[in-house]
Amino acid sequence: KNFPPGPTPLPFFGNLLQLNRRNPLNDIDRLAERYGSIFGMYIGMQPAVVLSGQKMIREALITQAADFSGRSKSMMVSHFTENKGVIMADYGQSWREHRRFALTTLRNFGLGKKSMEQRILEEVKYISSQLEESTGKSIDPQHLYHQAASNIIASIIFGSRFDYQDEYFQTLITTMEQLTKVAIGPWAMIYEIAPFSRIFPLPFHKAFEHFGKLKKHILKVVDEHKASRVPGEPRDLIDHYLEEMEKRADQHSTFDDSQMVTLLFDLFVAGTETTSNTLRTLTLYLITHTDIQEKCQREIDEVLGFRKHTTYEDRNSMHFVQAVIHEGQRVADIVPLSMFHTARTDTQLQGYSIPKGTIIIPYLSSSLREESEWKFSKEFNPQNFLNEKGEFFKTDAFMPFSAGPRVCLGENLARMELFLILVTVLRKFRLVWPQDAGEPDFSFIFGGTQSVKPFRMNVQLRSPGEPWTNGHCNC
Ligand code: HEM
Repeated sequence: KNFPPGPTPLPFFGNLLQLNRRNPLNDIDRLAERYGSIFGMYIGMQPAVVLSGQKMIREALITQAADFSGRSKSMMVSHFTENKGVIMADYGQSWREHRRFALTTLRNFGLGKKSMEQRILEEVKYISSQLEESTGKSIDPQHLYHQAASNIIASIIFGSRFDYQDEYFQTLITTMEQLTKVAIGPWAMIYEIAPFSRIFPLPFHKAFEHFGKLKKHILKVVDEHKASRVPGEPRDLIDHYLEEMEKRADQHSTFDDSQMVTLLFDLFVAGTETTSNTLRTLTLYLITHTDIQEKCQREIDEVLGFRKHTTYEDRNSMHFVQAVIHEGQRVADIVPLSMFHTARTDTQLQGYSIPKGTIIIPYLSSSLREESEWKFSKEFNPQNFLNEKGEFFKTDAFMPFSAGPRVCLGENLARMELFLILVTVLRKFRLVWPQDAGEPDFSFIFGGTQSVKPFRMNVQLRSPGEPWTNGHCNC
């Protein structure tokens, strides 16, 4: 009663059959146009509410945060993670403690001798040398960005990066990819809407197997850390967690080995594809908008001069580059439906009744594309983030990381990665759309994270006439 209006559900399937399974976003746009910024629907038998537009999303996730920051206990991913770690942990003490721990550790001072910035810059060197080996050739940047993003997380969690060809690293990445594929695929949907199907040997059991395999891998590394760590001198996030477990041993602590494994898994999964797909989409726009790429390069040359490296601090002097990165994130629209929240209690939103357990879907794309919020909502245009003086600014409608207490935990890390990688790459290389590649395709493949289709680019070293390559700089 008084549930937000929406399309009529069918028994058992709810509204699932009315949504395109390959990409439901057009259908969601159509429904939002018809029913407004809040509409109700059913995912199987589960009631769900879709929120559109920055005001509606902020109202639920910020103003009524305590009501709408829960997570589902009935999704397949909640079952194999047992709602541990952070991503799938319900709003409560364990989620709060683990989130706070991860945020503190991810801040610069939490990582022992090497700062986060140093760890990212170390990885940037490898990207740079891979690109250098590719000069004069055409490459698909997908693999490179993916490996780089997961290596940065690996360095933070495990204390060291992996060689791009390392077998253990490859297994870890492949298993995660296989797991994500099952967890967001049609079998997960069947698992969720038809609980009786779980007794049959159907492919969704693979997800539990993959997660078990990953857990074993991670626990092995944790055991090595236990044997080699020096108390008081944490090398990485695992050492920090072990110290925290010791400190809390005689309290009623939520910290234990199995929570740690899921937290590590969360950071790895959430921090890899998101960042690498953003870089990929941004790269596609830069190689097809050469004027924008060149303007970035001019600003980078001007600010860095003959300096060896860029630093994250440089972003404050690079208004145009900042605007380009944010515009890249806006059009990349990586997590269009955010992660689903749930209502923690029977509550009200915009005068409608929302029962406890309702799935809350913050439709982040609607805010990133909201016509009233952007000067150029439909095109790639850095002017969306520049004021009349050419200075960088952003508004509340920019929410690729979502909002409220569940806002992306890796936001700062991701922003630092995007800036340091992009500036270093553009400073050294010109990225070019291959002449024989036909028309670029900007359409998206919908998935756990949204991405553009694979594409190739030519890599050229910027000409030696440019000041920093003129023998003065050995970066
Ligand atoms: C461009 C890159 C990224 C984007 C666009 C992004 C976006 C998001 C979004 C939309 C959410 C859902 C928030 C919600 O539930 O309302 C989220 C959650 C999360 N992200 Fe990210 N993310 C990015 C990078 C990262 C990185 C690098 C990490 C790893 C350190 C990370 C870790 C997490 C975690 C742990 C959560 C769950 C937070 C919670 O439930 O409290 N993300 N992210």
